[in-house]
Amino acid sequence: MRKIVIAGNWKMFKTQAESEEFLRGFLPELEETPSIREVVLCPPFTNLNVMSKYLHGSRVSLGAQNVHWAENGAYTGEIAAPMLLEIGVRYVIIGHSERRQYFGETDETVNLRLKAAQKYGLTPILCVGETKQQRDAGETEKLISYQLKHDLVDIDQTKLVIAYEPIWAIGTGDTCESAEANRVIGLIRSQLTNNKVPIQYGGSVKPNNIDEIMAQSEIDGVLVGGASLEPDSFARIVNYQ
Ligand SMILES: O=C[C@H](O)COP(=O)(O)O
Repeated sequence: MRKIVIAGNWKMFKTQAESEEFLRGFLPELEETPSIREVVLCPPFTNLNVMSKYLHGSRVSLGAQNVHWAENGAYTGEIAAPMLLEIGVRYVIIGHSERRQYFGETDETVNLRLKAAQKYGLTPILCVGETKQQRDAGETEKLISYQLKHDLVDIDQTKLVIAYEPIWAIGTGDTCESAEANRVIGLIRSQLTNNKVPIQYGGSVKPNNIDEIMAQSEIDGVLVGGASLEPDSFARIVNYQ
């Protein structure tokens, strides 16, 4: 049986005070959540420390939204893996399409970040997915194969989560049909050497579509943006039927 990983990516939202307010509402909602479901919150870097203290002893794991490949150094604006580990971070999102699109992330730098995360014991959540243009041109499979081939060079597939996030479905309300997400995720799995890698779907996941998404055989969890910002909404997602 593969692990289920449900992660909230808060992107550039929430101050520390807002994070604590979220947790006050969210944590009590997890009392009945099956233990097989790994729940992860990925806030901005500034909130990690305070949230780590708040979450101590709880069943929620912390994730960061990026990590640099060097142990330390003159890299203004970057964060190194040992800094994340020290404050209790266990997961890190790598290669999110917003990093690739706005901040010059390439498959080469994604690979370096994945290696650094694994070297220090962080579990990476590698994001892959196509644009609308690539989908319309029938290039989805080719693009995803290219990303996997280059991103996963020398990566240990026993300590990895992958998120399939069609870019056209992110923040648009235009969710990928669950059967289609299942098909692409099956294709991703067929290209891995370890068939136990949890593969998530991401892109406009909401309380009203989570049950259908999680009923798909290949989908092992979700990476949630907007709907992870409110305690009730994210709790409904974590507690899917
Ligand atoms: O990392 C999360 C994804 O980008 C999905 O964002 P969304 O749920 O707001 O569409």
